[in-house]
Amino acid sequence: MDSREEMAPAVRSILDAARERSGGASRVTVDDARSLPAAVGAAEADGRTPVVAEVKPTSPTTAGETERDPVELAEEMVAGGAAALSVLTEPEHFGGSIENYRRVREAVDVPVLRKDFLLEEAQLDAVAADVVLLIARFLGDDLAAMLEAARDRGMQVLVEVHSADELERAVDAGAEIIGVNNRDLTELEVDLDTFEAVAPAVPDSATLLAESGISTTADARRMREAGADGLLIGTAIMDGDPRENTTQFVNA
Ligand SMILES: O=C(O)c1ccccc1NCC(=O)[C@H](O)[C@H](O)COP(=O)(O)O
Repeated sequence: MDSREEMAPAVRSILDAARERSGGASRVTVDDARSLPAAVGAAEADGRTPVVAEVKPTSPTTAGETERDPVELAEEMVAGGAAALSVLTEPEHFGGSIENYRRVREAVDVPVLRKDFLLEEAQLDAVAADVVLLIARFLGDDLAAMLEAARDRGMQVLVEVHSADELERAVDAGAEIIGVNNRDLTELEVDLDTFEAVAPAVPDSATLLAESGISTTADARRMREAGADGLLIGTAIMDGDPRENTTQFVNA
C-alpha cells in the first residue's frame, strides 16, 4: 500500500473512515449471487453496450448530494438498459449505505456491485452482495486473502487496478473480474489513457471493466475499442436523467 503522504487528502480520509467501520454481526453466505460476467455477456449478445450504472449520491469530486431515492434511480438505470448496477455503501464520503444496497438489490433483478473501501474480512459481512469491490492498491499483500474470503461467502469480486504492477498482483491473486480505474487515487485526476495502457495485459479469460471518467459516448466507444467488456459509469449517468443517460451509453 502507498504511504499516506502519497495519497490525496480525500483518499486518506476515506481510508481512515474505512478502518473504523465495523463488519456484520455474523458471517454472511450468498447462495443466489447474480453473475456479473453472465450479465455482461448477455448484454453484449443482445447488442447492448454492457453498462454497470452506479448509484452514487455524492463523492469527493462531485458538488452537492442528490436527494433522489436510490431505488428510483436504480430502477431508471435498469429501464435504460443497464446490464448491472453498482451501489455505493460508503457513508461518509459518498452518501451511501448498506440499507441502500439491500433495497436496490431487492428492487431489481440484475447483479449489484457493492462499492466500498473494504479493508477487513469482517466488513464483507455487512451485507449479502452479488459482487464486492476490492481495490488492489489499498489491500496490498492482503488482496489474495480478501478475495478468497469473499468467494468463500459466495460473492464475486471485482478487483480494481490502476497500473501494470497492480494488474500483475490482481492476476496472481486469482482475479477473474478486473476493473481498470482511470481515476488516479493519488491526485484524483482522471485519464482515459490509463485503461488503454493497462488493458492489453489483462488475460482474455477475465471480464474487463473500464471504470471512471467515462463522460461521453465517444469515451465509451474509446474504452470498448481498447478492450473493455463493460463500462462502469457513475457521474455521467447520475447527472440529469439517469434513464436517458444510461440508454445513451448502452447504445454507444
Ligand atoms: O468518484 C470520486 O470522486 C472518487 C474519489 C476518491 C476515490 C474514489 C472515487 N470514486 C470511486 C469510483 O470508483 C467511481 O465512483 C466510479 O468508478 C465511477 O466513476 P465516474 O463515472 O467518474 O463517476
